[in-house]
Amino acid sequence: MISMAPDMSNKKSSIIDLNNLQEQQIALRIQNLNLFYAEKQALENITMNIPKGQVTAFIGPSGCGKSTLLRCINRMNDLVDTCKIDGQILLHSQNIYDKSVDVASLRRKVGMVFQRPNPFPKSIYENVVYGLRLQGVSDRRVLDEVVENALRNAALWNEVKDRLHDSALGLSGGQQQRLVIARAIAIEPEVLLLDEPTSALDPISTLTIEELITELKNKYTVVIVTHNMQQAARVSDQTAFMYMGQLIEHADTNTLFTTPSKKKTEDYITGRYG
Ligand SMILES: Nc1ncnc2c1ncn2[C@@H]1O[C@H](COP(=O)(O)OP(=O)(O)OP(=O)(O)O)[C@@H](O)[C@H]1O
Repeated sequence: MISMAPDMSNKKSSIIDLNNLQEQQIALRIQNLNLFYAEKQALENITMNIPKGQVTAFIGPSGCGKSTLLRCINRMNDLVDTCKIDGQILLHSQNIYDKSVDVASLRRKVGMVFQRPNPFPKSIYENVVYGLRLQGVSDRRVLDEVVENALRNAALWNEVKDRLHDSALGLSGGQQQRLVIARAIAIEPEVLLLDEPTSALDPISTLTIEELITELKNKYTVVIVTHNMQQAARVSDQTAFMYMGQLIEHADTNTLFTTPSKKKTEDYITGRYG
């Protein structure tokens, strides 16, 4: 129906009914979430369930609150002094904003990958095992196994298996981003947050990461912020469209891009504003 919207004709995805999810299908429940940066409200009463084992994309115009919402899921906004949050995000029925929650342990369950690859100035091997070393794991066989598995799962093993002890900084941008994904999955999180993970990459590396995201959902719940509607259409099962701090529409990706129920969504995906 809509010429500028992504072509969804080849999209295969398992349709689930977001309004009737069973408890075991839900990874995260976001409930009445409001967020302020000082006086400015950046998120308004966001309520949504993020389904388990699926890729959910947050889309919307610049400044609508996509990254802010993503960062709420592993409490990265705690680092912003002016930031105030009310409402809840439930992971296994526990509000991650409860005083009793240990933020370091939350971040082990909810890993994050940023826009620019940020490997540590260490070897490829030491980057992958970084989180495990922090947990006190030192058995070489265990670490070797984790390195191989994480790099295989991040689709990087074949390219680096003969230079695991070389500096990670010698890798290309696309390889560095896959290394950072390997580092995130080495500690076996449940949820992986990706904040525009390909925006600093060339088209080939972007394609590799997109294929990887599709693989990752077999093991993890993935939430991705993207500026690129075509990318959301390619990689995600569910899409949430945000506008000026509000969640306008959250639906399976096919439906959102072909028969959106809200006028604002339709205007956005047809390129009337952006
Ligand atoms: N640390 C901060 N302090 C104050 N205001 C902030 C901060 N971070 C974001 N904002 C504001 O909150 C609003 C939402 O920003 P956010 O980065 O979440 O949007 P976005 O949809 O991810 O945008 P973009 O697509 O441009 O990255 C914007 O008005 C932004 O200026």
